[in-house]
Amino acid sequence: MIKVRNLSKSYGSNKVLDDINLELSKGKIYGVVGENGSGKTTLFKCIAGLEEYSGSIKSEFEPLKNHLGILLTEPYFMSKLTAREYVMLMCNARGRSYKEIDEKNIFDLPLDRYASQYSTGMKKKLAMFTILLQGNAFFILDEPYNGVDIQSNFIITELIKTLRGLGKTILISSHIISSLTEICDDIFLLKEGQMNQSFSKENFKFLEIEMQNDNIADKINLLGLI
Ligand SMILES: Nc1ncnc2c1ncn2[C@@H]1O[C@H](COP(=O)(O)OP(=O)(O)OP(=O)(O)O)[C@@H](O)[C@H]1O
Repeated sequence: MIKVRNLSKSYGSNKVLDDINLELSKGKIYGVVGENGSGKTTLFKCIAGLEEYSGSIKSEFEPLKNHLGILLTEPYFMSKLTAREYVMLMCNARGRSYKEIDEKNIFDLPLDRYASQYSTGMKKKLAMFTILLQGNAFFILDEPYNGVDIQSNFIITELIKTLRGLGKTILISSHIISSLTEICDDIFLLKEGQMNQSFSKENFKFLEIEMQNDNIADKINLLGLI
């Protein structure tokens, strides 16, 4: 169980997260949705310890970051480091074996090329591949489907389901609502810095209604195209 209590985060005078409370159980997939700029990535970075915040995060994993695999929206790779070297480095950091990388290369990545020169989707697949090899207990996946080809999207969905079956905890964001409703056990809505609404599987239809509340036709009319 991972417990987030009263988490708040501001950038200067911009309060992005305002008193977030969350409980994440083993063997569950939790989705986070919200408009662009609503604070999903900020929340993920706070939980991962990549940003300072006020509040507390408690879990049975100590320190949590040593059991966490985070896939960022735009993974960063050092220059002059091949994908193979990156995987080896990241596995070494967790004391994990990196044997049989080629046999396990399910995304067919060119492992001897520089990772920094990979395309957007290839970088995402490399980051995903690496956090899987690390044997993490907790996964944060920030828009894992974005920029990745259709076949790999299918693989990622099946991988996430497999991780849940293995008792892992997964926190995932996506702007493609159907990809979340297909796999999530619960979905949280992040709105105006707060996360007071949570939708369980039986209530996903209400989430979709909530997301469609704005009058799209009125907005398009503002452009004066017609
Ligand atoms: N390093 C930073 N410095 C200042 N402001 C930041 C920083 N990172 C994020 N922000 C601001 O925090 C707010 C939330 O950004 P965040 O990236 O968390 O949103 P998001 O929900 O992940 O958005 P998207 O759906 O577009 O990826 C935005 O107003 C953004 O400009």
